[in-house]
Amino acid sequence: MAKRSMSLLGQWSSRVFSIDLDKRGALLNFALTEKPQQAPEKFRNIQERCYSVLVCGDDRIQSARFYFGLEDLLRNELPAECELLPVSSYLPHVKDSLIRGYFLKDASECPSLTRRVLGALGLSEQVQVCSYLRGPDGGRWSQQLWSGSENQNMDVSKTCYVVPSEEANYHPSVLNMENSDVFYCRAEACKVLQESCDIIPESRAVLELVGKTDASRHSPDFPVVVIEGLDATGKTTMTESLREALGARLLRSPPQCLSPWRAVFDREPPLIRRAFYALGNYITAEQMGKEASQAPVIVDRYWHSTASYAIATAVSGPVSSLPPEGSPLYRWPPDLLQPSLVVLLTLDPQERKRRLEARGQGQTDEEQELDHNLLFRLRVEEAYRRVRGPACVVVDAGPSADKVLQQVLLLIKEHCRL
Ligand SMILES: Nc1nc2c(ncn2[C@H]2C[C@H](O)[C@@H](COP(=O)(O)OP(=O)(O)OP(=O)(O)O)O2)c(=O)[nH]1
Ligand SMILES: Nc1ncnc2c1ncn2[C@@H]1O[C@H](COP(=O)(O)OP(=O)(O)O)[C@@H](O)[C@H]1O
Repeated sequence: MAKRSMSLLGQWSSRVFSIDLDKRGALLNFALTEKPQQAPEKFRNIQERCYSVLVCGDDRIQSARFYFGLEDLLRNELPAECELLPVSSYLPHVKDSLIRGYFLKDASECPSLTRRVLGALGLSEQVQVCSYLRGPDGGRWSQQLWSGSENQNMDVSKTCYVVPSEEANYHPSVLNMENSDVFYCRAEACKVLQESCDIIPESRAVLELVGKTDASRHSPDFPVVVIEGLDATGKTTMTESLREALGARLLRSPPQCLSPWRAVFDREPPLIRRAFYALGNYITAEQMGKEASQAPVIVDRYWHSTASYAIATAVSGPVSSLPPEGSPLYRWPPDLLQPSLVVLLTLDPQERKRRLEARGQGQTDEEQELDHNLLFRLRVEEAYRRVRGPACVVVDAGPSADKVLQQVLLLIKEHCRL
């Protein structure tokens, strides 16, 4: 048996499973036991022929990329009638214990095709396949761990029984966020790109640029003001007006020098993409330190964007799925230069949509997601407000550009003695 399954087997019956029933955070949680027991009431209305495909390889880069492409792979290979639901499996309160995959409900006319596809998948070092069987009295549900063979009779290496699990007071993704979705030091973000150099050659170029920066944090002589906000809230307009009004230097994160590779990393799974954006902040921080020795500095997006989009993407469902206010996951990286002031521009969604259309530029996938996924937008906006060290000061960007500018200039005068 491969090392990966052995480690998984060892902890298998202590794991909790969360199926996202509507892909909007309605989690069906269950636990496992080795003693035959009645299944949770909610679980019983799930019909026969259910499976889970979990990604649990030892190489986090390979696993992140495999999981990132798994839904498309399953949709291409499995009968169309197979319903796919995101599933997480974790050890309660154990950091980095989360493994992700998909729960399948096979309502097709060709169950043997499903089994064949899953049997082949199960041979991969990246994957653990399980099947679920209803007991003779319908009340019991067992979960079988496939041992990684194409044997359609599910050569099973372990059977456990599905039982109710305590309702976790956190979203499973919170367990794996630290230095996987959000990076709290430069070295951890660099590690991810170092591990991905073989499959993403552009990582080397990014690491070289980061390597040239001075890791020490100079406290800037002049104020550094960051402008944050969703797309089309008026950041570009504001930052350019502030540059003129204050004779300031204008920077952005990710910095211009990373532009050639941004599209490459935007196509990667969160682990790699967020490490890229985190390193962009460190390069921008170096530029801030230099420029702020000569003049005030204005920055278009920085740590708040990186942390908020990462946290809001990692969880599903309503704002309550976010890590709670005050969680250490909202802290500022101790090795990242802190600005004097962070202004968060907020805007009525309809007005933002109007401005987006008026501007006529394309939207990033993330911004498209923000548009049609209200829950995601609400999570991003709330995460912005929860980030600490410094916290952002919220400004309504609804009034005219000049009025909003005057308000921000007043804030800068108050906060930065400018
Ligand atoms: N700048 C930045 N953007 C991030 C980060 N994480 C995710 N994103 C997403 C947020 C948006 O969907 C998109 C915005 O990227 P940019 O600000 O570079 O593009 P653009 O200037 O066109 O957007 P904007 O008009 O300023 O909202 O990237 C991050 O760490 N930094
Ligand atoms: N206060 C404002 N009132 C009305 N329109 C605005 C205001 N600020 C910016 N705009 C317009 O809204 C659009 C988006 O502004 P922009 O500065 O590009 O936002 P962002 O950089 O946040 O995406 C642009 O067409 C801009 O001219």
